Amino acid sequence: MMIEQRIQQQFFDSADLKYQAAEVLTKPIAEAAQAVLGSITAGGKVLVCGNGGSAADAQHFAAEFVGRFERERPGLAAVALTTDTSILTAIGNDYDFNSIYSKQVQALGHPGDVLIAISTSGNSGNILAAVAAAHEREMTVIAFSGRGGGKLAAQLRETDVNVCVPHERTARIQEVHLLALHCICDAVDTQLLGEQDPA
Ligand SMILES: O=C(CO)[C@@H](O)[C@H](O)[C@H](O)[C@H](O)COP(=O)(O)O
Ligand SMILES: [Zn+2]
Repeated sequence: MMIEQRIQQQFFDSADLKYQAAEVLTKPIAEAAQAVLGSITAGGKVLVCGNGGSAADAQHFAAEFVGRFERERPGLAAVALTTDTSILTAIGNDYDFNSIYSKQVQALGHPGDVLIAISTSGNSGNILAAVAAAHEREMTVIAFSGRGGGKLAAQLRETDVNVCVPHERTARIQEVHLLALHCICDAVDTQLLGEQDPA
């Protein structure tokens, strides 16, 4: 296949998946937005983690919460657990890689806070450990997963939310995760600031 055809096909696949996801993910994304809003309006915060491209997504979300999304508002409490190389290397070196997020959740998490745990496979050990730590801290977990949800889905409690993208490819799943994170930003801003027509 010519490279141009491959590129065009990826746009079509991504767009098709977004149509499908609009059907199945609207409800869990709305529930996730409600959980986040409930936490921050009660004085809580959002911790976010993921690996690789999903680490970038975690940081992207925290930036839009703490800084701003599309409208002016006071900063909202969110921390990406993916950014402090001293913390990450110390925990990875002194304990193990699977503990890099769970130790931070134990240190920073309080009851009523929310953990957004991003894993396209649902099987990354450090994400599973972070979820277990969040449950110990009585936090609500919002899982961003794919491929059926993996071990992550099995670990969730009834009060948690699973935004599970119905696809097998990591890249396609990540593209929907980013859209879902923007939907949460938009929903929270709308609840806090009122309706605004999309520009
Ligand atoms: O961005 C990509 C692929 O699109 C990669 O960096 C990807 O995030 C990494 O392979 C991750 O380690 C995958 O972890 P996970 O989503 O299965 O938890
Ligand atoms: Zn990627």
